Amino acid sequence: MSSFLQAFLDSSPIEKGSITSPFHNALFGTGIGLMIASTALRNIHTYFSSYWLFLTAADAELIVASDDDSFSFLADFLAAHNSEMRPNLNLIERATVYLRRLLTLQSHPHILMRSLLVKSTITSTETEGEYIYERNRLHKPTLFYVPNDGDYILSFKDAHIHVSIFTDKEGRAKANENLFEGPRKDVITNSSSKTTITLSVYGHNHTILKQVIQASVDEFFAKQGNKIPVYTAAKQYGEYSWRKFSARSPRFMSSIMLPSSIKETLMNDVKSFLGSEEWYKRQGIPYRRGYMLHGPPGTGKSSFIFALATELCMSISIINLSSPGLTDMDLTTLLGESPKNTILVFEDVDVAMGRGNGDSKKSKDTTMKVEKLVNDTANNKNEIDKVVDSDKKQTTEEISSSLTENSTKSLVTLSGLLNSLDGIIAQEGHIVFLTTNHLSTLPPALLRPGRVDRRFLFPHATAQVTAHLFERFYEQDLGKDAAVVGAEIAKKLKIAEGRKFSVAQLQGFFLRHRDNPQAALDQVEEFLKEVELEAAEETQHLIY
Ligand SMILES: Nc1ncnc2c1ncn2[C@@H]1O[C@H](COP(=O)(O)OP(=O)(O)OP(=O)(O)O)[C@@H](O)[C@H]1O
Repeated sequence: MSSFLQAFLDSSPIEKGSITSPFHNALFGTGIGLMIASTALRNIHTYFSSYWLFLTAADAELIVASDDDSFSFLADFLAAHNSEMRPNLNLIERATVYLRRLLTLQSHPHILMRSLLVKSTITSTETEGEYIYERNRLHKPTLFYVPNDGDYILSFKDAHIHVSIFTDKEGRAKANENLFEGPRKDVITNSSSKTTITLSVYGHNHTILKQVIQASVDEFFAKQGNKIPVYTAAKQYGEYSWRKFSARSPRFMSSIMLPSSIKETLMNDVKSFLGSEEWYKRQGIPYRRGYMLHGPPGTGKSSFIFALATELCMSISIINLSSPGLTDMDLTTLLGESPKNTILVFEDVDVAMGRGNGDSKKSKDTTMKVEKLVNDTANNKNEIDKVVDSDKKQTTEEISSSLTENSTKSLVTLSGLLNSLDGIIAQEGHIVFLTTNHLSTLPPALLRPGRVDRRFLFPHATAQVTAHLFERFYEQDLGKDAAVVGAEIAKKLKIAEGRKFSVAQLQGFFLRHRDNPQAALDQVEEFLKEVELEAAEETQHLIY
């Protein structure tokens, strides 16, 4: 029995012999002794393996920098497992903690103070085609608690792994300034383009460290399920880089309403491209394919790309060419570093090319307005002149304010975009989609084969597509009759007589009467008037 226990018993108020003290039992005493010894040994082992030896002999180290894809997996993993992490304290700090434990009789490990950063993030909306961070809307934020910068010990599979998180403070300050700029998944990911996480362990073997990384990847994909990762080009620390924006629910091709001449042809073209790497190599042709999807808003261009990514198990990487301050150099870097197995999407190219082409967006709008007025014989020359004059005035104003606008406008030029699409810079094996609502305003150089190999017009809904859409909406209510009523509604909408609706418009109308197909049928006239009114308002807006 330890002398400490003996002394304790000697001073015990219990009179020797009056009661047989359990401490006089040799077996009991040995048990207590063993317990104390094993606790002490465990603490010594933890201490040496997790702290001291790291300073002297830790030689298996693994560094994950924030510009690597695995960084966000590991950051998520540490955030999820923060309760299995404790600070890596030095001898004095550790002694203080144990003393506090002893005095307060608390044995709960949480007495070891852990520093956590609270990260509230606002996730993207699930609306199709909306990639814009909706900072003005009220969304319930998701809360994450992530380990702050510092040194920690992570308990993983009976091993004590030293985790060191370091962020460039200057970088973080800048990131915090821009906290509400752009889409953000979680802050450790977003504010961390200058962060490194170093994992180290005593010994010469990296196996356990690699297992941590593997576990973080596995956990990430298990959580994500079959969702489609969406990356966007976002500005951090003054530079553009890829940020994972969201993981979207899969969208199935069957939900895309398009004439099969477009849907099947486009899908088969992409699939055939993906299976012809060898052929491209043999022919000496750069292995990439560009598609231009054009057509009125709300006709399914973005939805199709999502469905394609679902079908091919690929991610989507979106570059908005109108992003503030985006330069040709940024574009080059982004394309060089784009995520693997991804579909690259350049959205609304016409908007960005309005400037790089030496032509202003407003002038392009003016061209369209004038075309519209010329086509409409009811408009006279005065009205056309008014539009042209107003454009001239706007263009002068634009020039005078162009200097200050440089930081808020994209600076990508046509030649920058062309270079990035050409073989010299663009990565091999890419599928590139460009989308626009105004094909005719795009420079021909952008559309030449090699940059854009196939163009597809996404049209307004045909009568058949309208009937099919109706059928999908109401087949549960109407059963087989849904197809018949669908055809009737297409007739009432006068599609065959030239009335034009985007699928998005029709979808909105049917959604209003989601539970009542009869109401949809009855309200067709109102819907027609509404669409007419909207079109008239839009024309007014264009003219003035
Ligand atoms: N052809 C379609 N098939 C199925 N849904 C469609 C189709 N077209 C539009 N939608 C629906 O309309 C909404 C907008 O569609 P989407 O964003 O794909 O259109 P878009 O052509 O990319 O529009 P924009 O040119 O304005 O970017 C989505 O909710 C989508 O589900």
